[in-house]
Amino acid sequence: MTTSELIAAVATAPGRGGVGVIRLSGPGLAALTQALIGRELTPRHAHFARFKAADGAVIDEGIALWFPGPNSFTGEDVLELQGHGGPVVLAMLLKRCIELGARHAEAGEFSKRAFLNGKLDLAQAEAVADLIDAQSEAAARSALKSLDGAFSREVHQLVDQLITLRMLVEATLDFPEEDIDFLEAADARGKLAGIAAQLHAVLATATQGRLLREGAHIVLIGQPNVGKSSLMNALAGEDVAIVTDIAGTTRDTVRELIQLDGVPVHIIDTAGLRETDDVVEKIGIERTWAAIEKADLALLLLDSREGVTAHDQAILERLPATLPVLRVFNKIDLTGEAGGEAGDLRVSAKAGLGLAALRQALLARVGWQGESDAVFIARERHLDAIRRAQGHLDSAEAAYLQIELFAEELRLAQNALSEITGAFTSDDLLGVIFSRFCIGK
Ligand SMILES: Nc1nc2c(c(=O)[nH]1)N(C=O)[C@@H](CNc1ccc(C(=O)N[C@@H](CCC(=O)O)C(=O)O)cc1)CN2
Ligand SMILES: Nc1nc2c(ncn2[C@@H]2O[C@H](COP(=O)(O)OP(=O)(O)OP(=O)(O)O)[C@@H](O)[C@H]2O)c(=O)[nH]1
Ligand SMILES: [Mg+2]
Repeated sequence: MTTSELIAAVATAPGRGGVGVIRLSGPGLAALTQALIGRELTPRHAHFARFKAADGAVIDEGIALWFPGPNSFTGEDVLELQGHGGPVVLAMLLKRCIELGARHAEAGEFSKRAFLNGKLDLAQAEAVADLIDAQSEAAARSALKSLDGAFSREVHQLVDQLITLRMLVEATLDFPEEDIDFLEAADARGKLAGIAAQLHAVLATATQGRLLREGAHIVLIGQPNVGKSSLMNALAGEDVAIVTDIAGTTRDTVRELIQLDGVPVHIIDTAGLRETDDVVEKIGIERTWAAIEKADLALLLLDSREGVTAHDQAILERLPATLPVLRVFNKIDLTGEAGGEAGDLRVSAKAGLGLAALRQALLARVGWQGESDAVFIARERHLDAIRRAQGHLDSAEAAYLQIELFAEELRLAQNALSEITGAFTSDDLLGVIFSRFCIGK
């Protein structure tokens, strides 16, 4: 399948670089190559070439690569021009390509064509973007697994089993008198349970993969002066937040991305929570509550000299019921072993005590089970599809004796899963997914 328009874009990051790449895909590249370079290129060979303007002046000299379709990234004819990595020279070269009939590629358009031409499925195409956006090494490794098809293979395997079960069920629709006995004999119910169990395992892995992609948002909250900003700095390993002994130092939320065991974690330091007449501090406290709304986990920091005070109780009661909370006692350098209860986390942000245990506890509370070879990257979209498939399998189980309903729920479960790899997808969804890619990808 060829798409009708020739597209071009700078594929390398904007700004200065050693080398800058322009990528073109679509029809008309033979003529463009002739006009730009003045000769034919051998497929998949690196050619040193001069890229020429209409008047014959040299725009840049570089390497040209010619990938005739279908053996290319997009599956179409692809030409790559590797010039010098300056923004002006690349813009001149791109302008020349446009003059020769190409149009500017939209965000993600190369990858979209690769998908439409069957070079990548949707989960793999998304993995390309997730690899580029990876915020940690573990995230990059798991994106590569998805790119390599690890996630897609799991999905295909489940879809295949669903298809086999559907064929069984639909066969009985044609012979209603035999239906129930036939399904019993074929252990349709057992097969359904088996698929549901595998789906459950895939969801667990995908949940880990989403954590690697999105990172976890942990908000540091507590009364003024308990040491939230100090703890933020200790976790970040640098002085990102202002620390003073004045209660009410932090006004704005301060965010920092750190890595815990390869998991990207966004730490959000906030204004200490208390009643105040200070206008600025009041706004800061409103921002604290807004940050709490969006967090995956709240770390309630307490002063080990005071324990859990009535103020802290009031804070705890105001937190959203669904938000996990981790209580941590700070300043143990002042109290020694006292303060807090057995099992409570006890640290000194200032002296750097107890931080390793804190990091482990944070990871556990955001649901990280440790890096394993099985973890492929995943997105909320995928988790949603898996959960909907689970819902349909539950409904199928409930409708077991109503064959038509049973068959229909199996069909819906299959469709939900197929959305992951894009075998069953709307144009709207494709638009949303690829428009979030960068230009040139
Ligand atoms: N110069 C360059 N580097 C790049 C890319 C690119 O497009 N150009 N990529 C872009 O993301 C990534 C590599 N991905 C690629 C994927 C497939 C093909 C390709 O030509 N596939 C053909 C031939 C396969 C083969 O020879 O084994 C095919 O699938 O038929 C090229 C790059 C990263 N590095
Ligand atoms: N001894 C001791 N002092 C600490 C510790 N952690 C923080 N402090 C001190 O407590 C004071 C307040 O620390 P901050 O980190 O600014 O506290 P905060 O919770 O961010 O305060 P606000 O921004 O006002 O809400 C500073 O003087 C810190 O040096 C600790 O573990 N031990
Ligand atoms: Mg502070």
